[in-house]
Amino acid sequence: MMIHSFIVARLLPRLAWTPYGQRAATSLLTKPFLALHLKDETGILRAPNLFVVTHEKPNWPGSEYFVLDGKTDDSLRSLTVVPPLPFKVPLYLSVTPHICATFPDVEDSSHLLNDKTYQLDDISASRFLAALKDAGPSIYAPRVTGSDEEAGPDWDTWSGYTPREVPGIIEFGHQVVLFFESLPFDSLTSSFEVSLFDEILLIRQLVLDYSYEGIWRVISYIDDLRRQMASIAASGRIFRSPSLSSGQDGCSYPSFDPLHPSAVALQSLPVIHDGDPPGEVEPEDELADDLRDEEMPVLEMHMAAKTPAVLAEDIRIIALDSNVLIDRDGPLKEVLTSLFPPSRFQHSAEELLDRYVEYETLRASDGQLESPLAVVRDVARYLSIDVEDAIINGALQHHSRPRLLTDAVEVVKAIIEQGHVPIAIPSTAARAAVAPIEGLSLELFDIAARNPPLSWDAILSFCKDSHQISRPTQILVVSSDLYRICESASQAGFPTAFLKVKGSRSGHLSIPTIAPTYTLTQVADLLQILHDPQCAPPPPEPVVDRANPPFRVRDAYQCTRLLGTGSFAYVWNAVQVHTAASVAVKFELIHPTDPPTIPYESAVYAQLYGVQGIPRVHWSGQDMNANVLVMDKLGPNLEQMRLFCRGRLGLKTILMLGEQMLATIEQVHAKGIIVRDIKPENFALGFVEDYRRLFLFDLGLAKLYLDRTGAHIPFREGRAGIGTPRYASHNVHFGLEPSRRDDVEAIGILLLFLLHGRLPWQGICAPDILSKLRRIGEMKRGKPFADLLSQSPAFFTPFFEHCRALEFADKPDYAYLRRLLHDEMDQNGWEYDWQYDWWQAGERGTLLPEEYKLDKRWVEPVRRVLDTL
Ligand SMILES: Nc1ncnc2c1ncn2[C@@H]1O[C@H](COP(=O)(O)OP(=O)(O)OP(=O)(O)O)[C@@H](O)[C@H]1O
Repeated sequence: MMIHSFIVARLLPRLAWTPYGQRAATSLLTKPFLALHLKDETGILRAPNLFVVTHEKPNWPGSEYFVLDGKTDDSLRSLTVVPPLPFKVPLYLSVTPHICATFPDVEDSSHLLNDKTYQLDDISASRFLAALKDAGPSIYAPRVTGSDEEAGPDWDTWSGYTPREVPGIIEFGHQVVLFFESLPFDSLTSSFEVSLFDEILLIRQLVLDYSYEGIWRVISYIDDLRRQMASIAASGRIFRSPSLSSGQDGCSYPSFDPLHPSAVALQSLPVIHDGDPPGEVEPEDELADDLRDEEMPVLEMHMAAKTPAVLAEDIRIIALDSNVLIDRDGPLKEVLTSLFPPSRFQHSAEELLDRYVEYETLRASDGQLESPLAVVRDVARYLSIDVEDAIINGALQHHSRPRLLTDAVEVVKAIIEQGHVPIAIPSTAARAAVAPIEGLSLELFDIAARNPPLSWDAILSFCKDSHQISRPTQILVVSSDLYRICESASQAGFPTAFLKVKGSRSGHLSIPTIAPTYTLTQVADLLQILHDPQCAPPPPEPVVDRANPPFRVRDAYQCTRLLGTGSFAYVWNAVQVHTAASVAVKFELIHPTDPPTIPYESAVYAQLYGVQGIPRVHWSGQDMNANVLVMDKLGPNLEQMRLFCRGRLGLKTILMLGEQMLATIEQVHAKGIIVRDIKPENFALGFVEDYRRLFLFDLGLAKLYLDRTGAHIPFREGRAGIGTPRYASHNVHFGLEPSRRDDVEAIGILLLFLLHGRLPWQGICAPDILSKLRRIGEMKRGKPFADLLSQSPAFFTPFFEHCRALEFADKPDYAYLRRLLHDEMDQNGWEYDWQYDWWQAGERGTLLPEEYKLDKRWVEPVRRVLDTL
């Protein structure tokens, strides 16, 4: 029996077991089992040929089993194994008719396991045994040397297969957990009962289909997107329709201006990892990455405190946030849409307003007073649109006159009628609009000029002096701004009423850090509460996860969960609390000795501002002892997408992605920057509106290749490799300074990887890292690469010929490279329709719960068996 590969796994319970997983877990819990993939004579791996080997005698209904080298039980067919396995206890190799059903012409499973055809060879047998003997589960990985040599015993054991690369297995410390589908498989359980063994088969398929942690991310991304699409479409926002390159739509590329402030800023910073001495190059060892991650200090950040709800029993004063009385958003939208008409800039009024609110909050948290001109300037910068101040001022004067909301006067009147004193929380924007409301106290406008503008102490002392109250609980603060007004008022001990106005964005968020005393859906409800404060029960106290407390950056970005960790940084999922926009916040603790990387990366992003396919930075700077970068949130990366699509992407998807990569890299190069770390993990899909676009991120290794005069950096040799060896160009392996040609070659290698799911130099062994890197370089220059090209679509050959013919300072012919990909699309009769593999259910594509279709090979036999019962 020739073992192709095997997996030893220990099934452990997870928190989110499905009923499906639970059943398997209770049966197999803590019993390691070993699954063999068998090769048949043709050498083709038949995926369904999975056999489970255990120490335990199988007693699953309908299962057949063989005893491996067992002499104990004559009634069982013993499988002769050559050479005999030197273990004492019998091992049972289980087979069920269901497996055989995948070979329609074979009735009996024993045909699959006749002793003539299947034997364990020496190496397999010893590995098999070693793996079973090993108390902790282990994973077999073939050793390939990358040359003709035999791998030596002390060679670097880095195989290129990491636990994460073996489907379904994720390592936690010394144990291995098999991740199962954690989505509810209602359809599966309702349609037929499955035996435990069937479950194992199904689990195997699930493992193949989903497995990794990253796959959860893809599933939730697609799920999220589908849910959000409807609400976005309804909100009037626009799904940005991507275009391939500015070259195609007639605009010119942004070009390198060495005197541009962002270029000057980047030039002034030392380049990170530039020609590090040999030996410091990081291998592509994910395990090592994991270990490094574990050593990272914990990010300790201040969290927004949870506030106690305050019962308003003796409220005397109603403090109204002016946004409850005036329509500020309407006029602002008019200003913004007149400056940036959606027909020209593809931004909806909603989106423009979100940007305005975001920049206003950032400015306020910087202690800068509201200045609509400055805020609109920020919005224009974000959109990469040049607008003169005079034009902005003109638009502001023309449109931005705040108007009273229709029921504002009635609300104030009713408050007065009920014997309360209404005051308006100061806001310069409200000054003119609320002035005409009779009976509304306006004295508080004076404190608007203070910095910070809103001071709850000042409001309290004002009310104490002029209205003889003694406690904050006598003042009810009413606002439609949950986070800026209600939250801070609650924290200061004031009872609050949050008015969830229709369409309010932040009102959709429920971040458990605040406790407004009341939540109202219309102003009229406020009158009811004022009449009888007990009529509306206060909401339950928010539950905050103390082990993983949420925290807020710049009063604006609420971090909710960790998205990922890199070598230097933590990346958190965050929402802009006033606009509900999704962002990613990257943190790096400020360390007394380690050089910071985020300021450098921010400078790179600043230089690439406005480049299509590069995420936009919302804010960067320092907060809470960390360097912080707030940027567009992205979806899953290409590696996750590849795994989601079962290890490989189809040619059409690859061509579409390739064209985008080339379009982006062309623009990045045009801004004077080379990326130097092209890899699937650094390309991610856009989030929500940009879900079809591919983005390049993690630019910590990027560098300016043009100097202050616009001249190309000099050619150098003997440089330490930089980037990721799997995708680096052949030159980088031999110490040549990278330039534009190396970025485009790396894109080619990445496309080959996505197409084949594996590259020949993965998993090779060598005595040490440096010789391994050299060997990979030789493989990239030699026959293995030529063989790879011969098994790949023909356009790859001229693609690499072009990249490799370029001199160091040459500009690649991006249009030519794109045309190669485009012609391949044409030859296959494909349209560039942005329909990637992962959107299509089927052979490769998404298998979301409702779409989950079991492979016929699994379902049919089970159905047939059930039919005969
Ligand atoms: N804008 C983003 N949106 C969503 N997730 C992100 C974003 N940026 C980073 N991430 C997640 O955080 C992880 C780490 O980020 P990143 O790669 O930028 O950090 P790094 O320390 O520079 O990592 P590396 O070691 O790869 O250089 C990424 O793998 C990705 O999962």
